Amino acid sequence: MSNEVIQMTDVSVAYNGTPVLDSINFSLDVGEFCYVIGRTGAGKSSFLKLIYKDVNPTKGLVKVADFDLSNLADKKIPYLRRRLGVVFQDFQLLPDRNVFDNVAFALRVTGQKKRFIKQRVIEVLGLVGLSHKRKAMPDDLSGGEKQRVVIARALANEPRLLLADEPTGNLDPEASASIMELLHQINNRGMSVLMVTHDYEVIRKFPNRTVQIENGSLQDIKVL
Ligand SMILES: Nc1ncnc2c1ncn2[C@@H]1O[C@H](COP(=O)(O)OP(=O)(O)OP(=O)(O)O)[C@@H](O)[C@H]1O
Repeated sequence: MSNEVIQMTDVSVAYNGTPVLDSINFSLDVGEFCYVIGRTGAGKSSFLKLIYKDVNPTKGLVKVADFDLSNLADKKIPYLRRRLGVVFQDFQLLPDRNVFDNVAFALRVTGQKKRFIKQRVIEVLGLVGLSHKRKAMPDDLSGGEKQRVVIARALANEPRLLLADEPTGNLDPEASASIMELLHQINNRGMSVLMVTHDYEVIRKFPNRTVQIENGSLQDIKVL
């Protein structure tokens, strides 16, 4: 296994001939935490989409969790995505199932045994501090608690990499800080984390490697 969970070499993305990312190079080490920032429309979502092969580069190489995405047939994409835990705004909880079932759902679709599922759901809910809410319905949770369930669900399959798109976007400062603490705690246990944010305050409070996407290029920056 390689020491890098993401490797992009000379990667470009264009939509209908309009370039969005231009010959970018990026790598994320196993166990690394990295923020991605950039203005609206800069290409952050396109960058994430490259990683889960929702977008193909017009040129360059993308490797994720030991998959070479240029050679990955469409029918194999689910295997890649199973190695990724995603915390996205548009990937919400199922409103008609309780917390336990929302997390278990992620495991049932991969065909795990019932006993294993129960054990693993209890474990990840414990990790995010929500064991006591396992029977609650999503509508009865606070925004921060919902986000914890989404994180638990993302972790259920023991992914190689956690992708988070604005995970603190809709939260008040206190809930936001507690989600950031949780993400760092998960990272300290060895999980690689790539997190898109607009919020410089979050980066200042929880400093880590930061890359900026601007005018089609990607570079490491220091946020002071
Ligand atoms: N499927 C598509 N077809 C055509 N253009 C697209 C497509 N997806 C994105 N774009 C364009 O590519 C550019 C980058 O979009 P992208 O969503 O990657 O930016 P972003 O940094 O994630 O923006 P935001 O912060 O607003 O989510 C934008 O100009 C957008 O309009």
